[in-house]
Amino acid sequence: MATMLEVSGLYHRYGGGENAHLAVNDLTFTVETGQLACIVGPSGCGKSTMLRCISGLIKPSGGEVSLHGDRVDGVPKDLAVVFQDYSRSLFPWLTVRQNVEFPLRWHGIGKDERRERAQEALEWVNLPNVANKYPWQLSGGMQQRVSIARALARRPALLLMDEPFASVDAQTRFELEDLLRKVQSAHGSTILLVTHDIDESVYLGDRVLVLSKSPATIVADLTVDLPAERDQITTRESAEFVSLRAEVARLLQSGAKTPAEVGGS
Ligand SMILES: Nc1ncnc2c1ncn2[C@@H]1O[C@H](COP(=O)(O)OP(=O)(O)OP(=O)(O)O)[C@@H](O)[C@H]1O
Repeated sequence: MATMLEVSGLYHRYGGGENAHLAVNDLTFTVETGQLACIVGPSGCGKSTMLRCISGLIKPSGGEVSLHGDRVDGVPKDLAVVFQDYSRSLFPWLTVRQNVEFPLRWHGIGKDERRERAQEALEWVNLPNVANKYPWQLSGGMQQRVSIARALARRPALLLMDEPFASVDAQTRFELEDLLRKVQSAHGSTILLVTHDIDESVYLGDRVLVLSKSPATIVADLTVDLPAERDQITTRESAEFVSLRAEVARLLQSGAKTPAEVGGS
């Protein structure tokens, strides 16, 4: 498998002098093409900072990020991001179709192709009949599916997802998780998804990277050896799932301590 994303020695410090705050520290990992990698870490550990550095939204204080071998320096054209808060990421005055087409227009894609790609992406997320509605006419789960369609319509080399299902109810969350795995396997998408939910990281991921508390550093990189076809009831009941979930929980608990705390305990 070819490497899609390479993160090497990444660190980022906000501010300077006495007010400096080290948010991520020496992150090194890769994501292979076609992989769905989950990153799980405690609240405030630096997950969003890491994603901002990977997406080129902020310049890291040090280290390197490469996408298919090209060093990231600014937001790459073939990278898309889905955020947690769908209500703030969709434009309420544009229809669903116009929202999905918006970034394509910005990237100079012609009208016919924009229309075709938007319709196709809406079909991928099981929303073929809402193109002319406005986001506020849809449920929260449907709005998040529109955000996912908008990202997929770009046909990104890498899709970054920042806690994408944290703002929907439990049942919708399960539906969206299954939809994401289905779309990812049908289209071979490469996805890096950040979550603070241990169960979600194991259920969704081909791999789970576990972060320490702030400043974030990687404490483990686990392969999820579950069948590709997953089911919200039987997979979550399986011995493999239960054992992996416990391992991630243990790692988060021990890795969530700073070296000073470990030494002092
Ligand atoms: N622009 C900023 N300036 C200064 N400090 C910041 C800035 N953004 C984040 N931080 C600090 O960096 C640390 C990591 O924040 P970040 O938002 O990356 O963590 P997170 O793991 O995504 O948090 P959460 O789980 O709550 O979403 C926090 O202590 C935060 O206060």
